[in-house]
Amino acid sequence: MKSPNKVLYLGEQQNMLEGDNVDEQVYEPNLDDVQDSDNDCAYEDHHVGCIRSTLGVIRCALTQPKETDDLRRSTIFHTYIKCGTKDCKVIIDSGSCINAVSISIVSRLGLKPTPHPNPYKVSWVDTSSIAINERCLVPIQFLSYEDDVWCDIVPMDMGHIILGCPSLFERDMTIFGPRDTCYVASEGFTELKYSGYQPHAYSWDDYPVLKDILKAVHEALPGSKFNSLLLNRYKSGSDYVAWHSDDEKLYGPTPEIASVSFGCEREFLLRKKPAKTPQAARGAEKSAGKRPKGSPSDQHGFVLRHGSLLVMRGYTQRDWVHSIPKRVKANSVRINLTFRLVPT
Ligand SMILES: O=C(O)CCC(=O)C(=O)O
Ligand SMILES: [Fe+2]
Repeated sequence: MKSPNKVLYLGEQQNMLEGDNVDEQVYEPNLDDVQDSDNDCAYEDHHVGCIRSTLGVIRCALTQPKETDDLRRSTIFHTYIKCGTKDCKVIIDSGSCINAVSISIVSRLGLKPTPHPNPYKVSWVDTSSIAINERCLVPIQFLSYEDDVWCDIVPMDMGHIILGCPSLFERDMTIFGPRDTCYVASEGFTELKYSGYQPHAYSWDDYPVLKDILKAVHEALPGSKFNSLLLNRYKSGSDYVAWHSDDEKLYGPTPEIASVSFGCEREFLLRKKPAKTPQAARGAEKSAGKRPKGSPSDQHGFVLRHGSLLVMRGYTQRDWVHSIPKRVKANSVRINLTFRLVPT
């Protein structure tokens, strides 16, 4: 195999290119880290069988699913997030094109409705329709990730959700995202766990071609040492990887990750993680004289072409999240190999 044709380094010392705007994506929480909370009993939602949390931000429970070859939706699941100080239940729906929040959550969380810039109507099962005239900014927090999301305010109860939601037809729900993955590791370093999931570890000896690519990567990056590999196969533009950072403890605080891409070119997006507290964020901006949260320097996009090598190192995983968003125009398979080192 020839050496990769392009190397892109992401790390503390490196200048990063200005990129495209960052698209919102589906977040994959590490379910192990989602804390149970029983301080929210007043908001019990018996209909969804949730004992401690309430039904919160709903993505597109009422719109029609997009047309795909497969009638089933590939990612629809529920999880928990923090909205302000409350734990809320959310439904994440990959086929959704709006973010919505129920009227009752808006009043329970004391959120401020504002007129919708583009009011619209959602048809209901009979000939009537529901007018969507207002929206509000919902503060959300998944683990260390915080954001404010504009959500359309929708009168939503269980009837709306069950009748509007395609999950009844699902057979194959997954929280790991719609792409195929495979983990390869040297003997003794097989204990990878991510998003609450422990993949089977294959041996390098089972895949001589992967050993050859590893050799080429070691040659392209003198001094680097990798002993494990996560392979992703994106079958089409609807396969993606959601915003995440590869900050699993087993890789250490400043992991070096070499990412080789083959096949269909796809965009790789990077977004700076928000500072832990608003005070810290303000302090950091002031002291560093930097642009405020959400500024273009906090977002970057790169096109990963066939044969490209991207290297993330330093505090990239601690300070940034990355994703491969869905792209309708990406109409062929892409294989991505991320080589990592599990220190001994
Ligand atoms: O497919 C890519 O380029 C990124 C994959 C990735 O971020 C991962 O496997 O952690
Ligand atoms: Fe990653």
